[in-house]
Amino acid sequence: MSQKRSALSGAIINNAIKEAFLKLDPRVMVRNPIMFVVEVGFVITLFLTFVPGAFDGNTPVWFNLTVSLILLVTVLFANFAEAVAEGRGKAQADSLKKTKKEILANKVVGNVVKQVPSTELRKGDIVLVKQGESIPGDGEVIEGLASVDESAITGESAPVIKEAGGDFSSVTGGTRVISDQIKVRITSDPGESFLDRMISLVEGAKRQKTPNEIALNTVLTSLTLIFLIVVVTLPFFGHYLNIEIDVPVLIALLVCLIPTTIGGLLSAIGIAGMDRVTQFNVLAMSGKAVEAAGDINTIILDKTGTITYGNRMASEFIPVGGEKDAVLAEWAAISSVKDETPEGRSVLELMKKQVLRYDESIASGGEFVEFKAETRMSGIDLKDGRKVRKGAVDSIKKWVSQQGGTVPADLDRNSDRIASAGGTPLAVAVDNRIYGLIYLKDTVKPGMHERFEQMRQMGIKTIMCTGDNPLTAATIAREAGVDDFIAESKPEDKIAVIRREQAEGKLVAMTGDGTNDAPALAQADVGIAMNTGTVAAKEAANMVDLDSDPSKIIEVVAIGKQLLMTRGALTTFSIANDIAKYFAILPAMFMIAIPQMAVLNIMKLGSPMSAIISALIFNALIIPLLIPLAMKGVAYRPISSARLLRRNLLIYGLGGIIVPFAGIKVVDLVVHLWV
Ligand SMILES: Nc1ncnc2c1ncn2[C@@H]1O[C@H](COP(=O)(O)OP(=O)(O)OP(=O)(O)O)[C@@H](O)[C@H]1O
Ligand SMILES: [K+]
Ligand SMILES: [Mg+2]
Repeated sequence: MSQKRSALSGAIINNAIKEAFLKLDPRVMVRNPIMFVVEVGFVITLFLTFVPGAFDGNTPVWFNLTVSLILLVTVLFANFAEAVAEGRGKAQADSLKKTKKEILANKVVGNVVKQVPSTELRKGDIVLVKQGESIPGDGEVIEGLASVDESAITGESAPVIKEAGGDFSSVTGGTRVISDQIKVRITSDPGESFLDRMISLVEGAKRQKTPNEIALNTVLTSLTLIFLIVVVTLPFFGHYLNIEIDVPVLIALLVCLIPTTIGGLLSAIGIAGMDRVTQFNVLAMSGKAVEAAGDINTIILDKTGTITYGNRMASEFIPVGGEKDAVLAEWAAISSVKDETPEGRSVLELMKKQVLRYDESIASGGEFVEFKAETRMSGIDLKDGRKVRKGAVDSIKKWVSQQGGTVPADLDRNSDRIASAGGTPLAVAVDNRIYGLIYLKDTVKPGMHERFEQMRQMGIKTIMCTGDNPLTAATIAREAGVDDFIAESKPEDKIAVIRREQAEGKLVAMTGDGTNDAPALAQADVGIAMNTGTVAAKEAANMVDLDSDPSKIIEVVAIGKQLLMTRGALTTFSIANDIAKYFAILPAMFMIAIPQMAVLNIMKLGSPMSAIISALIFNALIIPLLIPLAMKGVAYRPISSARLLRRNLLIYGLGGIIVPFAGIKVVDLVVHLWV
């Protein structure tokens, strides 16, 4: 989506203005109780503009009309804030919808290929997609290999290779095959595709309030109710004191007291937070996931591909036990002829680079043994009965001993040397004999140390999980600066770590892409699947990273934190604001009845009516003034939550009290020219 990244265009603003009026519909407004109260206030004061004496009031018609109009504008500003936040997503949804045109699919039925509209495809159908054609639905490649242009979805123009089997088999409907052809098994029914979900996500059609948002809304609504009771009962007390307080003045007081600033911006903050994640090319399946990201205590990271570049490349053959270089290389190659993992392919590439040859016929007719994270080995069972394996040193040692073999004395020394340099040693064996090691090199991505340092300052613990041996793991962990690591971990160990952390009451995030990551992704509070990953991983996760950059988890956490902070900061600001407005309006209210109360006019505002109008104008203006902050989020610094809280209380709490005094005073200077 990156190429469609749009700033706030004129079209979005124009549309938001229209939306602001449409949202005045009371059936819509009532969902936001705070602003609904303001709307009711608008209706009552408008009524009093036409029937000024209705409640025995003395306020002049122009005053009633002015209050009424300011209240209308206040509601419009709040609606506008929400509409602007929604606007960007809607624009994105529109361009995605263009991707989702109906096309003809080549459905494979038995031995024949039938052309059917893509909308008629169901889960389990098999389709053939040829060069130049669009993939008609989400699915898994079951045959063939093709390069696919996914730019419509990811915004990334470089084509990606999709092939059957393994972790790069999932394809997304709406993307285009640019070379070769593939057979795809459809994995989603109409209306439930990735693109459909993406559209409704960015459009906010299915936006549900998050638990945090609901909780805050409840508090703010209760506060509104309390102020409503206070204000409604005020005239009765006034009556005993022989002070008549007019209805428009009461309404003005109420609107100033209730938290309209946050009430007007709350949903915009939530939408903008989701949008920031989307702009970042991460699809969050719910706002809840984004918020959870902001509260994360522990992040589980993969070593290979997340902390390191992950292109573990064979860089050296190291024979042990007096074996010959060329013999080791030959067995290493034979164990890799059918190993399609990057590691396996790199062994053959190293052979080419070193101009070494091997007898391919030895492998022919053999039975390939695929690499599995459980066994940590791969290889081939030859026709003549010999078994060739390469794999984690520890696993190979065990495998060889089981067949009565012995471990050469210099194996450990050499493998430790590789591991302590951060590399991965793979041992190569045939039956009960170990020939030597393959040195797989990998490098820690630059900047990792700083990132983990930031995480630490935010109070987040980082745990690196790797299938690699403890020595390699320790070296990389130290180099990258993670807090903890787990070596020789199998996929189920990831779940165990997540459960252990969760049992301590912590929120855990993790990234993954493989089918075997799916359970852990589901177990984690925030699971981010790579878009290149398998369908299972994407379905289990609550976020999908379209760029498939696992280290992005760090930024997602930062965005989540920023969302929570923005909401907290603006709530503090809003409530502090209301306190200031109270002091502006209360003296004015009594001054209308008892001129001696003028001593209370500490702000030296022009006149009681000017004071009330100024407070209301400020109350309305602060909403659009804060829209940019609500959309952009408050500035984020990686410091501990306690320090953050103190800092924000100072800025937004104290600021929230001071700003309105100054603001109302300035507005009053202008308003008093007329009033
Ligand atoms: N193609 C392969 N053939 C044989 N052994 C392999 C192959 N790829 C990896 N191994 C061995 O298996 C171990 C586990 O690999 P796996 O990919 O599960 O974990 P990892 O990539 O090291 O860890 P992570 O990706 O979680 O950081 C590796 O450390 C290596 O020793
Ligand atoms: K208010
Ligand atoms: Mg791996």
